[in-house]
Amino acid sequence: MIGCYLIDCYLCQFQCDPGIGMHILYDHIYNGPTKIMLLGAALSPVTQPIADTSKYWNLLQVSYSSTSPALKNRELYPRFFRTISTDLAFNPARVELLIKYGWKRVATLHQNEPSGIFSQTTKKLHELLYKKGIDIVAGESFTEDPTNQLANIKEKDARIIIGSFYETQARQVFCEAFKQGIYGKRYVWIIIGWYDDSWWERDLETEGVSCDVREMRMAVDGYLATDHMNLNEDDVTSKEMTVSGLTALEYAKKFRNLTGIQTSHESSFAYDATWAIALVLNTSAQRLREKGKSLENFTYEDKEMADAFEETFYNTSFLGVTGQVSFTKYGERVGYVKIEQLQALFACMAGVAVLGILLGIGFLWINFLYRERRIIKMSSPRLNNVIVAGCIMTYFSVILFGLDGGVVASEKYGQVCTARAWIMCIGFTLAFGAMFTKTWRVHAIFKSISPKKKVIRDEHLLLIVLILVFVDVLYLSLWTGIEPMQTGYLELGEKKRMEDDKEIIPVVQHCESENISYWLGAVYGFKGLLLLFGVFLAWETRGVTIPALNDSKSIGMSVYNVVILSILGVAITSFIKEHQNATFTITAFFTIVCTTLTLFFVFVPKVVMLLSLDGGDEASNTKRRTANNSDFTTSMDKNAVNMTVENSLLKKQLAVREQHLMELRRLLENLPPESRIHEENSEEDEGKFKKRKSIVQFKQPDPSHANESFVPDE
Ligand SMILES: NCCCC(=O)O
Repeated sequence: MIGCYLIDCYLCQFQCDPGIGMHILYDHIYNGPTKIMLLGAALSPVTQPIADTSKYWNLLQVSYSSTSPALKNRELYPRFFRTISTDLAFNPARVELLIKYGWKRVATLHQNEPSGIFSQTTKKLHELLYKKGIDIVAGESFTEDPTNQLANIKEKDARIIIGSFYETQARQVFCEAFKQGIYGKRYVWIIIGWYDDSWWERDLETEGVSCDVREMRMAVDGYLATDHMNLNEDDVTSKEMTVSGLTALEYAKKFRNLTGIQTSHESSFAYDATWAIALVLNTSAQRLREKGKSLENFTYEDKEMADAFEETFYNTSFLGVTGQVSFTKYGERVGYVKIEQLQALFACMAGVAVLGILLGIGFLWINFLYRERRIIKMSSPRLNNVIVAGCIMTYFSVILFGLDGGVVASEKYGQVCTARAWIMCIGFTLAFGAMFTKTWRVHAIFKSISPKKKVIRDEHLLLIVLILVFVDVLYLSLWTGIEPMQTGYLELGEKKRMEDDKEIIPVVQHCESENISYWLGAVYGFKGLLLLFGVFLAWETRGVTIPALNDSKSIGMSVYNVVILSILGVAITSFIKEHQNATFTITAFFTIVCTTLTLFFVFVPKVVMLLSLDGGDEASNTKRRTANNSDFTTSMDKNAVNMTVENSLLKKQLAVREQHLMELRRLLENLPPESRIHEENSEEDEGKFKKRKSIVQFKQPDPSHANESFVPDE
């Protein structure tokens, strides 16, 4: 039974040759042990002759991938079942799409293939289009070369083209479409979604496709595709236990761990097919026992047992990893169809995000270029660089946010989700962590009255930021390791209905992980605390008036806009989350606005100072300015310089008194013990003096040591 699955994979290397398939079937039948059921094949051209033949040996056959409508024929294939629905299921979805966008004129193009997989699907599609009043301006088919058919479609000026062909032929079609200019914004291609990832870039040379990768990318840009849902991604049932004891997400995780790859298109259908066979055998075994038979008694002549298996199949229903599995009277699966779109919908936002990244690079460059200017030097340029790096990462996360299932393969979408979470989270910590530690230093300098002191250098602040990032990395690693993000699908809640045994459910793709609300809640909590701490520091240092040292106003404004826009963004998008474009636009817009304002608040004042008369370099000219006080035009400059001068005077006084104190101590130590009656008083005096000294010292640090400020060391 399992052997057939392996054989099927082997066959595909030889282009799924029906002849080889039949040869292997006979091999299995004529060589023991006796097979009870067949699993496979993958492609209809192999499945059909096998199903047509195996019935004579009373063998039931279950395919996990063959989607030809021809296999519905119960006279030809009475013992055939499948855990995937036919490509006919795509037709109602295609028509819905045409109606939704008001497209009234279409062309169809399909590959002539002996199994009839595409011709039968297209025939039914024409009937449906006719019923819905949609014009078929061209109905073309080709066997090998689609050049003339495409020329005809172009001549008829069809803009909506529904294509049905295998992946190899799809490359030929799109290359020819590129050459004839049947691509781009004026055309919509609606094709099949069960091709391999990045199919338009594969095997171009070996198949003799006369287009390069760039041309192929241009040709396929914006195509729409219909596909079978290969993993139960319903928000509710994907978390329910399937018949195997795993949820769909757990299955995907296990599959990934075992194989090192995301669930492939067929693997989950094959998994459910195997379970279907096991359940049918299990149920049948019980019934057979009542008749005094067992599964081991099965022979290729045992029609009665085959009938029992077949009947059990019709009555089987279970929750598999691809969703609810049950079979119609044609032996086919009642399944779901998804519609994907490959598009550059996000080009606009991504463009703005790239501009933001360039702006960040510009600020980095200014920081570097004017690193010797006082205004830059005193504002901790290295920490400012960290702020910019954080903002650049946040801009980049916007680009990742726009990468949907149309741009990256569904299977890889989970990795994009993970990358986005990491980049956004660490970017935020870098930007706000650096900003807040700077403010904390200012707070420590200006709010402390403690006598002891130590230096806080930029390195100390950078270390704190590093620790915050480390906490992020630790947390994100746990999240990624324990419950990694996956592709999730959210029902759009619009027009869900049955047609031709198929339920059409419009869905949108989103990031999903088990317990995602808890994981996200912890991230929001941590970041919220960081913002609260920032607000506290900004408030505490609001009275400090030395712009080069203090960013409290900028931080206050940054935090204010981040909090307001985040709350607004989350509130709005939670109401409209099924409107994918609006959600993306609002989230991207708010992220870009927050990041840009943060950059502006922090850097624009510095740039303005750099553009001022003295180029933000008043400290290096202090002596000259002291000599000519009338040069100072702003009160800010006067304050800064006056305090600098006062500070150096006080420092000199302090040095003299300290020397005096040491002298007194030395004298005191040389006195006989009975004379030390005044020692306590002396210490008290010293304490008062120290306190006075510290208050003076903390009033204003020496600007030349702006990045080595003093704080209390309790
Ligand atoms: N999963 C695609 C199979 C196509 C075919 O039935 O040949």
